[in-house]
Amino acid sequence: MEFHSFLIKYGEIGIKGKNRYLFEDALMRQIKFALKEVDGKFFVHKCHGRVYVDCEGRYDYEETVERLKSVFGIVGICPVVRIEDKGFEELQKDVIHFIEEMYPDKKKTFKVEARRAKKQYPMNSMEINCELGGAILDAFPEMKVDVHHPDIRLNVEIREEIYLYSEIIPGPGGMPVGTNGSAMLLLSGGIDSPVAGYMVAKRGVELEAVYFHAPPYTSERAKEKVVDLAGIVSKYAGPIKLHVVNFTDIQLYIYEQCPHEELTIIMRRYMMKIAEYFAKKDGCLGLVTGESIGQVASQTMQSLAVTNAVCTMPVYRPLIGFDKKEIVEISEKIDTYETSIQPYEDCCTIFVAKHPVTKPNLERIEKSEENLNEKMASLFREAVETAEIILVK
Ligand SMILES: Nc1ncnc2c1ncn2[C@@H]1O[C@H](COP(=O)(O)OP(=O)(O)OP(=O)(O)O)[C@@H](O)[C@H]1O
Repeated sequence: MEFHSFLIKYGEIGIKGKNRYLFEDALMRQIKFALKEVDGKFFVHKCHGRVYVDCEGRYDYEETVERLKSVFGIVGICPVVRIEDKGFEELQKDVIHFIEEMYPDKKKTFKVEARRAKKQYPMNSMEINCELGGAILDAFPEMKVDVHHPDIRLNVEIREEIYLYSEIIPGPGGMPVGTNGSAMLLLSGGIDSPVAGYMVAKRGVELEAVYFHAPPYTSERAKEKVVDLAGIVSKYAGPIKLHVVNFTDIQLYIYEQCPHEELTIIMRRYMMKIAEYFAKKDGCLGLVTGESIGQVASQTMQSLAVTNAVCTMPVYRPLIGFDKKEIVEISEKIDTYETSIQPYEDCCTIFVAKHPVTKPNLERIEKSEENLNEKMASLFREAVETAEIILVK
């Protein structure tokens, strides 16, 4: 038996009234985006408060399910067999055929759940449940009815056509991207920041990203790696506008003017400032980083406080309480891990001091930054003006 549609189940808590429209429309937009490269013709629509994906003709079932599993907001994907309404007797035959094929092992309990969207259908839902239940018991005497905890919940939806489904494939949950504003992700080539982006996108936040490189100290290949990572994250998050900023002159200038043990922290503050510049320009509501407490010198509570102090926007750090192992697990699950561990240089590691401060003091750092005069203002301007914009999708 072939599946011709998917019923998309989504968490409905908190999506009453106008929010419901926004939620459903964003969900449909994301589903279309997720399916755009899958073999087949898809029609995504909502009908009677439900979202469906109808598949026309031949399509790649496995790939379709795989892609739908990456759409935030979906809690369940139900593959549907659509049949023509040729009267109740035919429906009974189709239902038996459906059970026959879907469940080779018949030692199961079941429940029929009929729903009539087409109210002029000559039987009501209760009658359909009883009659179909009886027909199934007649056809497969080893099956039993259990209305409370059935193994098989056979859904029969009467519409212009009849929809049969029983399986629910779990979706990723979360909120559809586009329902919660947008944020600027500081995306490095490491393991953490792609995971951070994924997690924020899962809450419905649209992403832009900024990557700082330092040619010729960092290679073109290091940049490609970040573009690849943005590509993987965009499978979940939708298209990502990636800003690639040449950070070399700013880094060299800090190196020249400031104590070397403060380099990393000052550099980090400038990254935040530049990210915030782009974020404000594009109407993002916050910054996102892959930092977690205590991982490295620049991520002690003191360092995070000093980095944070330069930002006027909220900085979201979804990995703040995670161990590396937990972050790696997510990166494997979302498929960024293999790309993240490719060994290319990062601009942060190039000018790093042997003994960076681990407990920086904000006043001292600000004092050191006073050495950076108007030249920094012009380097800053140049960095943002020459940023390369790549639309990753
Ligand atoms: N070159 C860069 N471009 C953009 N953002 C960066 C860059 N380097 C660091 N960041 C941001 O700062 C955060 C902390 O970076 P750091 O190098 O200290 O830690 P990390 O644990 O190696 O993070 P990651 O695994 O994401 O690289 C990153 O998660 C990222 O959000």
